[in-house]
Amino acid sequence: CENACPTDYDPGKGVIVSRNDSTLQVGNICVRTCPPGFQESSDSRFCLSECPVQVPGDDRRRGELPVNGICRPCERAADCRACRLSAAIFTDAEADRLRADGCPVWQASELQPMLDVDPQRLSNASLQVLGQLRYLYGNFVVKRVKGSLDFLTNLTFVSGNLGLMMTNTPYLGLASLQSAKAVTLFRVSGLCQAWYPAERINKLRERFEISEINVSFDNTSAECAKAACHPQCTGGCWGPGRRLCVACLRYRVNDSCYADCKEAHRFAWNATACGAACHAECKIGFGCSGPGPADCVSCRRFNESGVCVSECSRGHRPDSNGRCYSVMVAVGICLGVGLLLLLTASLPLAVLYYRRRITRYEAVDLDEYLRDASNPSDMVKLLIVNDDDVSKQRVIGTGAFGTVFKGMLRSHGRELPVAVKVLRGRSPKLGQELLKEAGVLARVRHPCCIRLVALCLTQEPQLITALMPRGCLLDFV
Ligand SMILES: Nc1ncnc2c1ncn2[C@@H]1O[C@H](COP(=O)(O)OP(=O)(O)OP(=O)(O)O)[C@@H](O)[C@H]1O
Repeated sequence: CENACPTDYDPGKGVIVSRNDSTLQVGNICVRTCPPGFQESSDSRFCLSECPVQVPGDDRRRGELPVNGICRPCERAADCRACRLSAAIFTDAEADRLRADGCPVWQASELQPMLDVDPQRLSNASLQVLGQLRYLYGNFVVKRVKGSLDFLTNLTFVSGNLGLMMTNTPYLGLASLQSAKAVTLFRVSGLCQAWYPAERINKLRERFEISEINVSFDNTSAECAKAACHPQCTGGCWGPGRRLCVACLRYRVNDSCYADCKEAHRFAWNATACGAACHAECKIGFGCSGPGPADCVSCRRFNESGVCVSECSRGHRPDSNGRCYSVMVAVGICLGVGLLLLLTASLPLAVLYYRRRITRYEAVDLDEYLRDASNPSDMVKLLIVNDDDVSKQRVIGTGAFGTVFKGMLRSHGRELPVAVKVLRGRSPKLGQELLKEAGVLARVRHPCCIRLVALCLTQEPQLITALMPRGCLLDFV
């Protein structure tokens, strides 16, 4: 007799390994395959009733979890954090204790290796804690459920027997179950046919024993009449929703089935798998092109220069569409637009004012004006006007004494086209000379002489004569 199964030392790996032809050790005996309820150790030497669990505070050795009967190291320490149950019957007090630890692996009490659950005696909060359970070392009995078995949807592994008893439920919800020693359904009623994946259950029968005793379906309830698998399920389902599919039609993300990656808040990786999660600031359901905050199709809260942010940076404010804008730039734009609006609004007013000013004067023909003896056009009634009454438009000539402008004279409510000669120099003598010249000019009335119309004695004296629209006679000689 040997007290260990034959092994060899592998000098390459520096470890003891089983011989190829050797067997696995269970207690004092050697077997070729582990008996039900046991897992093959990761070094293929032993059959273990429990895979090594993660020891809190010791990260040198990763805990292991049973996968298809073999203990495999966990990718993340949190996945194989284990808690030991203090009693066989699950109570609210036990749930409170486990809630704080957040363990996905539960080890039943060694003396009574049983997790006995009566949901009717548990609070909803305790049922949520039960829903965290993924791996149970021990037996699991659930009884007297009336309604949903949603707390079983994460259950992946039971080292012992799983029993559902005296239960009335429309669906079993065992979407994650991979392994158990045996499953017994006893007096389970009210099941909906559409939510009972017979094909999948038959597949599971190849791995472990499934007994159905007094299992009945409800063909009359309104719930079962409407029962159907989620459109993204294929191969049936264990209940309603994308979480309870047997398999997914397109993408599986976090144990749920999705039509595309954006629905799953992931970026599209390839035709069969989604990439990592979109950034937390991306809007749910709109997808992203990568994991960063600049890769979101749409932002959950605010968008600052194409990057999704939880709040706009200093000096920026969000608009009604959640886009952050620079307050300085906005103020500049507002002032510009305001000014433009002001100008646009004042333009018609200015035009109106100008027109009213213009229409105060009646445009008259100069010849008629001069022919009218009542008009002040001789020296006796020489028209003396203000600067405001004369508007100069453009230069039409220059002489020895000044510059001549084409212009308009407003007088007695009328507007006359005139030539305005602005004299150079500002001496009082000039004013007197001007008056003298004006006196002469005002008396001259001849078709070949230009009539003096008015005099403007401002700082720059101006002689205002009738405008000859065709210009200087000399140009035609
Ligand atoms: N009433 C008018 N209508 C049209 N054009 C005019 C009129 N008065 C003067 N001009 C133009 O202005 C130019 C200069 O006129 P201005 O009276 O200054 O000439 P001037 O008699 O040669 O100068 P000055 O009297 O100072 O010696 C003229 O050659 C003519 O083209």
